[in-house]
Amino acid sequence: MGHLSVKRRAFFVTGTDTEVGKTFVSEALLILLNKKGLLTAAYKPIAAGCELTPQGLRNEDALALQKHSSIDLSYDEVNPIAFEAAIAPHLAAQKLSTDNTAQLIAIDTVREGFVCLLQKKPDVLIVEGAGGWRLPLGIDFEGNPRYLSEFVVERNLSVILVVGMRLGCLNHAVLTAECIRNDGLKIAGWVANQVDPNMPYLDDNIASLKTLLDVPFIGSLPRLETPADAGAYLDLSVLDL
Ligand SMILES: Nc1ncnc2c1ncn2[C@@H]1O[C@H](COP(=O)(O)OP(=O)(O)OP(=O)(O)O)[C@@H](O)[C@H]1O
Ligand SMILES: C[C@H](N)[C@H](N)CCCCCC(=O)O
Ligand SMILES: [Mg+2]
Repeated sequence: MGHLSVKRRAFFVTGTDTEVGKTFVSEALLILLNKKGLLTAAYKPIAAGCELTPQGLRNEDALALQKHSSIDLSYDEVNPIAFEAAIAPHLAAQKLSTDNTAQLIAIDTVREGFVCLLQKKPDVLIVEGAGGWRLPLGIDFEGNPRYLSEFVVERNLSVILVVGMRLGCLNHAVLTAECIRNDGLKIAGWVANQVDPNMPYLDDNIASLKTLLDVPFIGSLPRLETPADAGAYLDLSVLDL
């Protein structure tokens, strides 16, 4: 399908931490966008925590994103860099190297996979990071730390920030937003995702974040059965599609 009126957009979904709902929100966005008849694709360039199957390493985030991409994508197209261990990816890479020396995750592979997905011309491409904004790729040959965020900056992606609502999230959210802005990027919107089902003063925390972040608010997700139930809570109009 694809509508001529739609600008092709790529969003990078980051979070205040690991396990805050980046995949849950990415799935919810894909489901909503698909319902609007948009062509979608999804990308999880780096995944740590995979099952070894006869087909190769498989990560559950990447499988979920693959399932919700309306464009038919192979697993490797969705997730080109996969590690079995559920640890920081650059450490997983390091553990794999025979001499255990520092190993840099290839940002070129991240770049190439992204270009390959753009060539499929999705209306919207959802890219899920790993961990939080400053996910390390390792140390380069000159001794400099490298980060996944460099790729996001290079491509000038619109960032969606998922805040895992629990005590401590105000600091994490403000620091993350400050860092993204200092990197020169715009935050297209943020989602308050309830990771602590019993967070005291949830609404007050969300109200505080609206002021502190000063970023378009996409919505607040309570604990839900599945991402397919998230539609009523998310306002995509803030994303300028
Ligand atoms: N609003 C929600 N309602 C119910 N379950 C949720 C919600 N948000 C997240 N979850 C569940 O919490 C867990 C962590 O969420 P998710 O996997 O999306 O986090 P993540 O930020 O993508 O983590 P990672 O850094 O490993 O990629 C998952 O089991 C997910 O299904
Ligand atoms: C294994 C986990 N679920 C994620 N895929 C990777 C999280 C990396 C976090 C790195 C860090 O910031 O400490
Ligand atoms: Mg995830």
